[in-house]
Amino acid sequence: MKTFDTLFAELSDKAATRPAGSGTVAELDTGVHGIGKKVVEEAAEVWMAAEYESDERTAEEISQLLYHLQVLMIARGLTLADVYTHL
Ligand SMILES: N=c1c2ncn([C@@H]3O[C@H](COP(=O)(O)OP(=O)(O)OP(=O)(O)O)[C@@H](O)[C@H]3O)c2ncn1[C@@H]1O[C@H](COP(=O)(O)O)[C@@H](O)[C@H]1O
Repeated sequence: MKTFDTLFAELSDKAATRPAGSGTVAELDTGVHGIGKKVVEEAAEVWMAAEYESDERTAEEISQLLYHLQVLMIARGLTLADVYTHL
């Protein structure tokens, strides 16, 4: 199963190698402003799912929020260690 750390490694590799057809590369190209909007959008979807939808839908929305947070971290040049130090 994919974990937070293995997804981050995969996305970091995509950012470095920029393969054709990668949604991550396309999102990175929208910059911090565009990625930030996705983070806010997904956070709202997490909230709505948690209030009104199933556990499975809520988990799915949370996974999407984690994905967009990772894209934002990569756009800003942050590492997992930079974040984990604050946990
Ligand atoms: N885990 C994710 C992931 N979670 C969310 N998303 C993106 O975030 C969007 C969120 O879905 P929504 O339904 O909320 O958004 P939407 O409004 O329908 O879609 P948009 O019109 O906003 O794109 C999805 O359409 C994906 O573009 C993800 N995109 C990629 N990954 C993983 O990231 C890795 C790299 O992906 P690529 O860069 O595309 O190769 C792979 O392992 C993927 O599984």
